[in-house]
Amino acid sequence: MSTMNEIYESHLYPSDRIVPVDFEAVRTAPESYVWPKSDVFSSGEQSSVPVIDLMDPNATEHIRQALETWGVFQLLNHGISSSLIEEVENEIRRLFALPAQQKLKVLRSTHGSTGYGLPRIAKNFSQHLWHEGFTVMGSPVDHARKLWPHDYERFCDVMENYQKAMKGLAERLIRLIFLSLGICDEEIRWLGSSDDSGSNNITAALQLNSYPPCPDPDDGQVMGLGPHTDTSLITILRQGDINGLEIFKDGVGWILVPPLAGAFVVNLGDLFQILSNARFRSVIHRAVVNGTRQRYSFAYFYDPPMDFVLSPFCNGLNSGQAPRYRSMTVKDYISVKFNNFMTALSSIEI
Ligand SMILES: C=C1C[C@]23C[C@@]1(O)CC[C@H]2[C@@]12CCC[C@@](C)(C(=O)O1)[C@H]2[C@@H]3C(=O)O
Ligand SMILES: O=C(O)CCC(=O)C(=O)O
Ligand SMILES: [Fe+2]
Repeated sequence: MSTMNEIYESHLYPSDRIVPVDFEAVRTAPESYVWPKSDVFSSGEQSSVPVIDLMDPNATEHIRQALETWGVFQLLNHGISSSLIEEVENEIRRLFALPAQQKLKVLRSTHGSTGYGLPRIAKNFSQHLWHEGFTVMGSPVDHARKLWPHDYERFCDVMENYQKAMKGLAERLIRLIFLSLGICDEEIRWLGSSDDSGSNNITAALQLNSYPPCPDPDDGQVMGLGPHTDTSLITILRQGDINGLEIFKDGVGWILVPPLAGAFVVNLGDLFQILSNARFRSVIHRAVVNGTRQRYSFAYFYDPPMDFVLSPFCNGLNSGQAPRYRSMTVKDYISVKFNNFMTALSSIEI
């Protein structure tokens, strides 16, 4: 059984795209951080992504419709306690407030998947990203001990509790989406098969994102996280109360996803696009930075087991349709994505 860590270990990541800028020393964005105006243009579109109440008796149908038209929705009444979310927010602030030298002690390695650093997509853009992140898979204890030798347990407990809660919510949503499409329980036996008590079986990641204020983003020409799709099956994102997340809608352009108190932003990733034979799309999104306030967000990415063979579900979903993607394991798709980034899905089309 392959693990997520092993897959990332086999892909050497360029060392010059891991270390974030020293935000204590560099207060205005250097030229290498400035994106062309045409790339950052926002549509100003007012219509916004659907908001769904999970307690609504018709929630399943609303989710299916939202995913077919938008690929993303905001979720309320999800059952995750606000105190747990606040604890995560407090730990994120504590982490990113540490001096740069301290954070660099847990820098992600060129073969690594967890720790501090720029997001993995940084290598795909010629411009730099105004961002610092920290990736957790399972227990973050080894890193937490280095950051807070005498006070690391709180961070670990909070991150582990949150991952457990997210795993439950992700599996609930996935089951509900599949069943609404007529995919039977038999075909989703793998759901819930991973076990987060042992680090060998983890197929999920928690990404903590920090976007320090960028004093000169008048034209929004500095990017926190460049345009991307998530590789995951499903992503559950919590954004604070500061604007930043935008999605790309065909025929419209970039649309803001306004922060909504208490809500999670839920989107499908590439793996769901493959399984659904492109009935559901993996939404393109990005995060822009704020001129005066530091923005935080945290995203939970849920994947099937790494050896799971992704084959489009053609019968239940799009009856009689031919598969649009060739079958491959999750780990092979992660390799394809590493080498092809935004063309990964089209490169596996039949
Ligand atoms: C499971 C994962 C998805 C992710 C790569 C990772 O191993 C952990 C970090 C995740 C993240 C977060 C920011 C955007 C993103 C594209 C990136 O560069 O790192 C995603 C990755 C992904 O979806 O491929
Ligand atoms: O910060 C955000 O709003 C977006 C984060 C994101 O897209 C990610 O972590 O993959
Ligand atoms: Fe994302």
